[in-house]
Amino acid sequence: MGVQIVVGVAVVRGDRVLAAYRPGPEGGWEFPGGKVEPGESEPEAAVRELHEELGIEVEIGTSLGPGVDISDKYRLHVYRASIVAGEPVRTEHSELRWFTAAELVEEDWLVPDRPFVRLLRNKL
Ligand SMILES: Nc1nc2c([nH]c(=O)n2[C@H]2C[C@H](O)[C@@H](COP(=O)(O)OP(=O)(O)OP(=O)(O)O)O2)c(=O)[nH]1
Repeated sequence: MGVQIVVGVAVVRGDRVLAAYRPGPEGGWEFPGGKVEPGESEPEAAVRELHEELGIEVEIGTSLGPGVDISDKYRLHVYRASIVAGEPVRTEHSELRWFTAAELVEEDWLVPDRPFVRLLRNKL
């Protein structure tokens, strides 16, 4: 069995990106999203997860560079996206926040997310 992909979504609106805080001891800022299920493409999983987690409809854009290993089992892929309908509603996360590029602090994010955050800091 291969590695399973976790898809994270960088929802961009104007000059800001949406961040979600994963609660708990292993917590930190992350991109909303989740595991790709069998038979799903990554963009399909991304659309489904954002609907489930935030109640929004998104259009998935380009991939933010190569994947990053989370563990032996999981690898993180991040896509840009924009909101087509709805306003994010917090359900599973402890906080939602829209950050400008200048406000992004890599160390506050889950470790696998940091290279993506660095990319967004340079070009949101
Ligand atoms: N959603 C998300 N998960 C991330 C990111 N960075 C990162 O290391 N992860 C890790 C945390 C979790 O161990 C794993 C994703 O699991 P998840 O619990 O969100 O996936 P899921 O919604 O499909 O949940 P489940 O039903 O399998 O429990 O990936 C990120 O930016 N977004």
